[in-house]
Order: sequence, then structure tokens, then C-alpha cells
Amino acid sequence: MTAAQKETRGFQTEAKQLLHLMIHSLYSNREIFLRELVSNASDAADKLRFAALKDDSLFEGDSELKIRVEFDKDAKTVTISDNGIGMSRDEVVEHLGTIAKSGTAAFLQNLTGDEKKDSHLIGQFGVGFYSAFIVADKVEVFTRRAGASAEEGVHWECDGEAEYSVETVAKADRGTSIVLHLKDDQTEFADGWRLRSIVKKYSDHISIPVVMEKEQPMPEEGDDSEPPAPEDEVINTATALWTRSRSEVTDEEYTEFYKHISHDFAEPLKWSHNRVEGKLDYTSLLYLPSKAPFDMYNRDGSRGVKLYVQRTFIMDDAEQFLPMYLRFVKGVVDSADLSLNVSREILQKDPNIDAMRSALTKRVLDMLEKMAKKEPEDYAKFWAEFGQVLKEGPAEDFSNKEKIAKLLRFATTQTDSDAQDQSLVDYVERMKEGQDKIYYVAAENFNTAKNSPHLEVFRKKGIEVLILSDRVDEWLMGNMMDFDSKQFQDVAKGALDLGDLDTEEEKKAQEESEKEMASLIERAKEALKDDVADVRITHRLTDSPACLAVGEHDMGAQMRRLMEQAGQALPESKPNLELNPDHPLVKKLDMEPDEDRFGELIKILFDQANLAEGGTLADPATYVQRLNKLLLELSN
Ligand SMILES: Nc1ncnc2c1ncn2[C@@H]1O[C@H](COP(=O)(O)OP(=O)(O)OP(=O)(O)O)[C@@H](O)[C@H]1O
Repeated sequence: MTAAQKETRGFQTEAKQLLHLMIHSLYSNREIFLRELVSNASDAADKLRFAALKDDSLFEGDSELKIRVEFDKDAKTVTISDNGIGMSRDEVVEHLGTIAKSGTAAFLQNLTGDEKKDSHLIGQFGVGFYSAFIVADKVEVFTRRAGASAEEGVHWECDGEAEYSVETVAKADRGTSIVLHLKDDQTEFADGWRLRSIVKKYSDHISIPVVMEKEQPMPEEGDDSEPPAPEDEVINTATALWTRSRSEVTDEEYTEFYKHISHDFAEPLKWSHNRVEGKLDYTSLLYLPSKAPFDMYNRDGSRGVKLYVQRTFIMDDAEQFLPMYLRFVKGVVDSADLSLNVSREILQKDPNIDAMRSALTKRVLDMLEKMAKKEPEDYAKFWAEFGQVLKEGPAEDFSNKEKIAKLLRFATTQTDSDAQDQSLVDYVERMKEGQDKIYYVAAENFNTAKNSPHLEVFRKKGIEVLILSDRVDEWLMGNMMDFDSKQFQDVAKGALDLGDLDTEEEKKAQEESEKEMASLIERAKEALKDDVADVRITHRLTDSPACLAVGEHDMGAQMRRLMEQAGQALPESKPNLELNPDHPLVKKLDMEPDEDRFGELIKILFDQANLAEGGTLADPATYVQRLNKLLLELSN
């Protein structure tokens, strides 16, 4: 088959579902199709300008980049054309033949069937080009890659069903034209005023001109003179938005610009627009999105900062300008100092980039700090979406550890709710007299952590404990060490030492019960010698008979579980069993004369302590047998 032949191809199976969903969920906001297509055209112009830095023959003698919007009322079409980079046949197939990107299947599973909620999700997913099908029942693309010969044009056509066709055609001018054949009930878009107002509304900030033919006044009746020759007019402001001064840009313009650069349908939560002059000269416009993208936890996914040098687009995903834990930030950095030939490799080595990265990082952290203080409701929204990513910060960015720590939010025993809304500053303010540590409990989920037996004494004494149940939490704590000079302490690690929080009487009573229980401890050690490192009396329990504690310097139980799940081989480590001397079961155990029966009972307590903290039993069947034996005795 020669390339010129028309070829019909099918979309992947998910594509039809996605298209259908998109058309329905975005129907109430149909006009955004134009924003998406103008946005793509502007990106294509940026890409050509960048490629032409190395090879200006790509301009083919025409370096005046622009976007044209046309319509034909009779043919019921709207056409968006650009003289940007264009696409080769392979690129057309690659970019327009794959609606579904990686992660689509997972994305589709998240859909609820509730259109309102789903429309939000589809926005996060990014529909771009395919939004054309909201208003069109057939879309044609004519395109030619800059630098390719006039015979290497491509014609793509699709009626929004399961298939599309591609064919090689002649195209004299480079760039892309997209022809929308409007659905019968969407012909309102084949109208000059309507199209003008949509471009003004959504795409005013596009930095290259968007042109349309001037509307001609209707000829007066009886006027037979020749109509004037068609004339073009530019309908957008056509200056890069970030180069304008803050006072000149409206919130609506900032919002639309965000949607253009981020491909997000939702509004941004906050932004910060700054011009820096001095040793380094650059402008930054950074946005915090209001919703996390569907692939946020993919650390290899794309990042949000676009680099421009003196208003010329250089690259997307300029990861050098912000650390990984701020990968959700979107925006633009425009440098006046960098060379237009800058590459990722050069950026990595340039010490000026490090300075910019620190300044931009600080800018984002300051924006968050301000929001946390002044708009706590917005901050709560931010935290719900991006808190888990921010928790990666202290490990990655040592120099800003304290600043990030102030931005963290936790669930704590103060509220006992799973909402992560308490700051470390609040915690420290509420610390009891004599308390010198910040206590936390970590488990696989909120309820296991909240109901951990380790919390009993803390609840009794009214000492607040952070309740950690996100996967990243153990990692976070491992890197935090302290806050405001107060150490973090896992309540399940080491022997409990509440220091000044215990009264003299309590300490005395504890010593006494330890003496009284000495023989019980010896017997338990013997019975459990293969399973535990030590058995001891504890005062951290009020309601439970027993709990497990790992050594002070050992890995926390939750961290161990996570590492094991990740397939890491870990050296074996045995926990300590702690017994509550005041619990009736423990007292009864102490009186048990039969050593075999003692052994059975203490093993049940040991297994239960493991279960209570969310652990799994090495030999669950034996545990069940032991328990059943006990139950039988009860019913006798
Ligand atoms: N006018 C155009 N000129 C050149 N290439 C284009 C044009 N329109 C689309 N493309 C190519 O098709 C790709 C897919 O476009 P589409 O709008 O679906 O997604 P996107 O812009 O990459 O991102 P998103 O899906 O988040 O909007 C683009 O990345 C680009 O490579």
C-alpha cells in the first residue's frame, strides 16, 4: 500500500466510550471547543518558532504566525487554521488516532455515571482536540508538517464513531486546518459575532494574532455597487499575558490563560505573577490547580512549568524549575538571560537555574502559607487534593523543611475525625505542660490508627496524638525528626516514657506492679521465646490487655508492612509484647497454674495484639484453633 492511499483505522476500544462521555458531559459548555482548538493552534505556532531557531528555512518565507477562524453558514462549517508546525502522516495517526492515553482504563473505572461529577473528571483527563465532536458530527483535518514538500499533506477525517481515515494529499501551505461540520442543532456557531465573542472570552491571551474576516455591513436595498474586498482583523489582544503588568490583567484572563497552558477545565485555585529584575531577569506566572490530575501519583508524569526565553516558547515540562513535590504547580517561566538554544542538559548544569528554582520554590511555598493563613477554606481544598504530594517535601527539600512542616495538616486525636486539618503549630500550642515530644500513631488506615491500643494512655491523660494513615506518612516522619525543636515520637516504638507527664505516684505504682508481675513476665518470655524480643509490663494500656511495640531504633510496624508489600527483603525483627498489669485477663493469666494452658493463652494475646494494630498473623489457622478451644470451654 502506498502512503497516499486512503487508510481507515479504528480507535482503541475505550475511545468511543470516552468520546460519548465527553460529548455529553461537556454539552452545557459547548463553546469551549473553540478554546481547545485555538489553544492547540497556538501551541503549534510555539513549536514552529522553537524549531525555526535552529533551522529558519522551516518558516518557508512566512514567519508571521497566526491563527485564522472562518465559517460558512451555507456549508455549516467552522474552520480553524494555523501556519504552525503542522503534522506528518505518522504524527496525525499518533496524535489524533489515540484518544485514549496511558491510564485511560483506570480513568474510566473512576467514572461514577453521575454526569456532573464525571464532567469534572473528563476535564482533568483533558479532551483537547476531541472537544470538536461536541458541536461537529464530522471533523476533517488538513495538515502539512513545516519543511515537508507540498505533496506530503495529510487529510484526516472522522465522524466521531469508531473509525477514522487518513490519506496523503497535496497541501501548498504548511500548518493545520481543522474543518468542523456542525451538527444540525449547532449551526449557531457558524456566525461571525458568536465566534468573535468566544475567541475574545477564552483566547484573548493567546500571544499570536487570531484573525477573522471583518464583518461587512449589509448592503442597503437598491445598492448595486461592488461589495468591498474582504479585510482581515485581529480579534485578540495578542500579547503574551505574563508580559503584561498585574494590574492590567483581570482574574478572568488569568483563569483562561491557566486553562490554556494546563489543559485543565477547572478554574485554578490561586496564582502568583511576578517579575524579577536584578542579577537574574525573569517573569513567572505560577498556578495552583483546584483539582489533582488523574495521573498525579505518577512521578514520571509530565510536570507543569513551560519555559519561554524572551517570549519564545522553549519547552514544556521544564522540571528543573521546581522540585518534584511541587509537581502539581502549572505555569510559565520566561527568562531574559537564557540563550534561545538552551536545552534540558544545559539547564541541569546552569547554577543560575538553581537560584531560580530556589526562588520559585519559595514563591510557591509563600503562596501556600498565605493561603493557609488568610483563606483556610481554600487551603483545606488544596490540602485534600495535593497534601499527600506536599508530604514528600521534607525528604526532598531539606532547606525548606521547616517551611513545609508548617504547611502540613494532620488528623489528630484532638478531633478524632479523619479530616486532615490540624497543623503542627496548633499541636505545639496545645501541648501539655511537661510534654516535650510530638506523638504520632501510624497504621494502614484511619480507623486502625485511631483505635490503636497504643493510644489508650494518651487518651486517658488528654495528650494529643497525630493519626497517620497515608502511605507516605512513615516516610515523612522518617525525614522530619523534629518540629520547633520537639522530636517526633511513634507511640508504638520503644518502651513508653512519658517523662514529666507521669506523676510521682504513677511512677511508683508502675514500679510496684512490675515487681508483682515478675514471674508472669518470665513465664511469658519462655512461652513466646520464638516470637518476641522481650515481654514487659506497660502502662500505656487502659482497656486492652496487650500490645506490640517495636524497638526504639527499629523500623515502625507500618513502614515494615509497606516495604514488604513493595517486595523489599527485610531483616527479621521481633516485636516486644507489652502486657497491661491492670487488665483482668492478664491478672487471670498470672494465676494460671497449668503451663501448657498458660502458653496457649499468652499466644492468643500475642496474636490479638498483632491484629489490633493492623498486622497479619503468620499462622492464622492455629490462632483460630486456639480461640475455638477457648470458646468451647466457655460453653461447657
Ligand atoms: N493545530 C495543530 N497543529 C499541530 N499539531 C496539533 C494541532 N492540534 C493538535 N495537534 C497535535 O495533536 C496532539 C493532541 O492534541 P490534543 O488537543 O488532543 O491533546 P493535547 O493538546 O496534547 O493535550 P490535552 O489532551 O491535555 O488537551 C497535540 O499534542 C499535538 O501534537
